Amino acid sequence: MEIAAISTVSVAPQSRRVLNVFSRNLGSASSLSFGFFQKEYCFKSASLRVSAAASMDAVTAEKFSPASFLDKKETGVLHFVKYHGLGNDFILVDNRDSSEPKITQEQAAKLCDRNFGVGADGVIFAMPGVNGTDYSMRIFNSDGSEPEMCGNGVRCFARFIAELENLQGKHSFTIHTGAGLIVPEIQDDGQVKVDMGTPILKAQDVPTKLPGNKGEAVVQAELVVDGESWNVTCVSMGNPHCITFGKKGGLNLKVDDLNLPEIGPKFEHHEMFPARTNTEFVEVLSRSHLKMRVWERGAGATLACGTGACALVVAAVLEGRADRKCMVDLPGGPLEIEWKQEDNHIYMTGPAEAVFYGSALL
Ligand SMILES: N[C@@H](CCC[C@H](N)C(=O)O)C(=O)O
Repeated sequence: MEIAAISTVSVAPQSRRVLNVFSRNLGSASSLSFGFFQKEYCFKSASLRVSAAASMDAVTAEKFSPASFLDKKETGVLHFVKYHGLGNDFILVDNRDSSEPKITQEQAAKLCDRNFGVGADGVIFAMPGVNGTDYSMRIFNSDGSEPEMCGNGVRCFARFIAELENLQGKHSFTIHTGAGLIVPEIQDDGQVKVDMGTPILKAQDVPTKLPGNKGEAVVQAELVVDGESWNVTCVSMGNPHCITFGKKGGLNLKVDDLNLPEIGPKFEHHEMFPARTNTEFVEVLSRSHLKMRVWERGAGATLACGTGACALVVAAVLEGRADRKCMVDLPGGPLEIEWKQEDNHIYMTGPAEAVFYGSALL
C-alpha cells in the first residue's frame, strides 16, 4: 500500500497552521498506510517500507476548511479527524453518506495501534440518522470489537458534527447508538453536556451471571477474582460496567496503588460477564467527589471513560456512598455527572477537543 498524499493541520488555537505533504515514490508495504503531523510536526508512518520524499508547505488556517478536507473523495483514502475527551482518543470518520462503516473492524484495529498505526482508543463513524434521529454513531474499540456506546466518544462526535456543519455556539443533536437515543448539547463554553439516558440494572440485561441481590440488580455482590473477593455493583449504560470500591471487608480502595494491567483483564474476561466488561476501580474522596481508574473492554487502561463515570455514580448512589451529583476525577481530568431523580436520566458534562487531521490509505 502506498502513501500518496497526506494533509494535516495543527489545531493549537493560537498557531493554526496547515501542512500539506506530498509523498512520492513510495514502495508498496502493508495493507494499511497512513501519515500525519502532530503539533510538533513529527511525521509518523505505519509502514517501515515507506520511503517518503516529502515536500512541505505551510498555509494559513484561513485557507483551511475541515469540512472540505474531509469532503475529498479519493478512492482508497480515508480522511479523518482525531479528537479526545480527557485523553480518551478517537479517530472520527465522516460516514454521513452511508450506513456502512467506511473501514472494517480489522482496519480500525490497525489504525488504533499506537506503534504501527495512528494510535487511538477507538474509531467512531458519524452516520445517517435512523427513526427520525439527526445522526447515528457507531464505534469500534482499539481491538476491533464493537461496543454499544461511548460517553467520551459522543462528546467528540458532537464537536465533530459542529465542525462538519460549520455550527457555532449552543447546539444539540439526537443520536442513535447501540444504547438507544443519546442527546449531546454543545454549551457556550465548548463543553458538551450529554443526556446519557437511563441506567440498566437488571443482571441479565447488564449482562452478568452474578445473581441479582437487590431486586434484580447486582449491588455489592461478591466477585472472586484470582482467589480474592471483591465487592462489585454491575450497571449497564448500554455497555456493561462492573464497579468496585474495594475488596470484601477491605479498606476503601487507593486507586493509584492498583496494578491495572494485571487485574484489569481478569475482570474483563471473568466468566460472570458473558459480553466481557468494562471495570471501574473507585476511591471515594467525599460524597460528591470520586476518583476512578478504568480498564476498558476492548481497549485496556484508558485515560477516561464517560459511560464508566456515569455507571460508577449510579453504583455509588446504590451503595449509599455518594450523592446523585458528583465530580469524577479520571486520569485524564474531571467529568461532572448527575443522576437525576426526576427522570432517572444521567447527565454527563465534559470537554472534547480536535487534535489533528490525517489521511490513511486503505
Ligand atoms: N471510553 C468509552 C467506552 C468505550 C466502549 C467500551 N470500551 C466498551 O467496550 O464498552 C466511554 O467513554 O464511554
